[in-house]
Formats: sequence, structure tokens, C-alpha cells
Amino acid sequence: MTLAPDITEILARARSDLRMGVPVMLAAPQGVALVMAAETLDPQRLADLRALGGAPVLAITARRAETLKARPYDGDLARIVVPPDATLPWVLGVADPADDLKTPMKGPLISERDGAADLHRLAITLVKSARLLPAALVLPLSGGPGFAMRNGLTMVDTPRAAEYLMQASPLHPVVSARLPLEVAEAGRLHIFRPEDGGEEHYAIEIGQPDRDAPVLARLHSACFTGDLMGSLKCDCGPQLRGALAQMGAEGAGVLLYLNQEGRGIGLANKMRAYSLQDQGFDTVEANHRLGFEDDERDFRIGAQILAQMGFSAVRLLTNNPAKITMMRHNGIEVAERVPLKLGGNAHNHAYLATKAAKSGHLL
Ligand SMILES: Nc1nc2c(ncn2[C@@H]2O[C@H](COP(=O)(O)OP(=O)(O)OP(=O)(O)O)[C@@H](O)[C@H]2O)c(=O)[nH]1
Ligand SMILES: [Zn+2]
Repeated sequence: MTLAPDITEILARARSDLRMGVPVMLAAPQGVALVMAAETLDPQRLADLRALGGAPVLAITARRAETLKARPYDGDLARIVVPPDATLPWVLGVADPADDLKTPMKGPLISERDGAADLHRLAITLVKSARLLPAALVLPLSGGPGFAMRNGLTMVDTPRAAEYLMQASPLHPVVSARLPLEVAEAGRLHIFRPEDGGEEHYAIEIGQPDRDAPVLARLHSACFTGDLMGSLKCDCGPQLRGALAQMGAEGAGVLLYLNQEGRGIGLANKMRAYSLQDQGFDTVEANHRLGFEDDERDFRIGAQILAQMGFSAVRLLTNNPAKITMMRHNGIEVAERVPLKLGGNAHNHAYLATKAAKSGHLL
């Protein structure tokens, strides 16, 4: 019998430590390292880290490295050498593109070339999943588990964690209840909770859809600004209400409300992207400058929820071919694509055009 947390629980702890600016330890066969998220670093922690000696690096994604003209010797990431006199603003300047245009010369930035990057890769995956800027300070340490124990730090076994993070977290239905809606009185809201401590996702079931026929379905990603505030920068609000209205009119359907704000980068990072868009970058370029891919969503979640609700085939309300491909790869048959073209306006015209030109959205 053990009361010790398992790998899922340790990772959930590590995420919340990083969000609060607490270091975590990553262990791999080749060594142990202390990791901190660049975004939540403060001057005292940076000084404490320095006092430990050694040579810290700032792990950033290849996307961010490209903007900074740094060499990503590790393929998908770069390990930027932190100079001995580096200050907190230096670290934040590398991590955060907000002032890139004001201070274009951050370098020269030197990337480390020798040694393995497994710990750094996991560090970036963890800060991303904590919805922080994808940049992590990594300091190799000679003291292993003893150091973590003395300092009360969370210790993560890197190879096991990396393998675990490749899989989609299992989701469990928590509760469902009747929810009469404007579009249909016969509404029901289901809550699904992931095992990894991440955000819950919701399904709105309208009517009593036949499980043996393709169901009218929408996989909607959370958009606080568009869904709730009536933002004109995107088409999310009208798409959400339009999808529900169509399901109401047909008398049956299922809308998944997936908590993957900002195409999976979180609301704070989405607002960073909006700020870059005001500097002239489009929605895809803004994600890349921040160090993210165009789309960081995991659509296995949607497929899993549909399967758990007993659906195996959908008529999918979308303009995004990637959603169709992801459903098919994850065991959900897409019998038909139902276009959902609503909410175009003067403010989101360029955004919708970029999605069509760069992300393959169907017009
Ligand atoms: N990173 C980022 N996310 C954005 C931006 N504008 C909107 N979003 C997010 O994009 C997502 C849009 O979701 P969806 O409408 O489900 O997806 P879609 O890929 O456009 O596909 P369909 O609407 O099904 O055609 C939401 O999570 C929004 O928060 C942006 O400029 N940058
Ligand atoms: Zn939106």
C-alpha cells in the first residue's frame, strides 16, 4: 500500500508549482535538473538559482527561436545559454515577444549543442500545459532526490512523464442534468472530468439523438471573448449560437464545449497574441512568435466524449478540415460536413481570411 502520488498526480502538482513560480525537479537517466517557468520567475528565485552555481539554459521552442534568430539544434527546441549577468528582464525578453519590435536585438543568443534535450523538452511541455509562455529555465544539478526532498520540491521522472503526456488523459462523466434552452426545451448538460487534473469539458445534448445514426454535432472550443463578451475579432459567438439553433430546429444534436481557450494556449496567451495582432501580425504569426504552433488543441478529447456518450458517427458542423481528420483518426465517422458560416464582420475579415489561407479552413 502506498499513499504516494502517481505520475498523473505528480504532473498535476508540477503544473501548479510552475504556475505559482515554484521550481520543480526533473529526473532522467542522464541527470537531474531544476526547472522554472520563465513567465513566473521573480528576481529572488533567479538569484537563488544563480547561487546554486552551474550553467542554466532557457529552453524555448523552435518557433520562438526562429523569431529570435537563435539556432534550434534540438529540432523542436533550442537551449539558450543564460549569460552570467542575465537579469529577469533578459529572461522575459527572450520568453515574451511583447517588446520584440521595440528591442529587436536581444542577442546574440547562443544555443547549446551538446548533451541531451529530454529534460528541456519535458519542461516546455509542462509549462505549455500550465498555459504559460512556452519557455523554461533549466539548471542541471548534481544533488538529486535529496535536494528535492530538502527543499520540498516536486520531483518528476522524465521518461515516464514524457510517455504519459503523449497519451490523451482519460475522461470520466461526473454528472448530467436537464437544462432547458432557448433553442430547445429538451436540453441536457453533461460534465466530463479529465484524470490529469486539467479543465473539465462539457457536452450539451439536445433532444434524444439516435445513437445508431450520425448525430448533428459541433466541437466548439472555448472563446471567452467571442462566446461571452460579443467580441468582433472572431466568429465564435455567432457559431456557438448558430450551431445550437440548428440543433434546436432539427430537434436533436450534441454540442461539445471544450475548454481549449485560444486554440489550446489559454486566455492569457491568446491576449498576448491579440496584442501582437495589433502590432501587425496575423493570427498564425502571432502564435508562432509566442512560441506556439498554429493550433495546440487536442481533439482526441472530443472524440473520447462522443464515444462515451454512445456516438460513433457525426454530421459535423465545421469549416475546419483538421477537425474532420482528427475525428476520423480517433474512431468517429464523419458522415457529412455541415458548413457553419456565420459572424463575418469588418473586424474579423482578415482573421477569417488567414484561417482559410494558412490553416486550410473552407470558405
Ligand atoms: N491563439 C488564438 N486563438 C484564437 C484566436 N481567435 C480565436 N481563437 C480561438 O480559436 C478557437 C476557435 O475555435 P473553433 O471555432 O472551435 O475552431 P475552428 O478551428 O475555427 O473551426 P470551425 O469553427 O469548426 O470551423 C477558440 O478556442 C478561440 O478562443 C487568435 O487570434 N489566436
Ligand atoms: Zn473566438
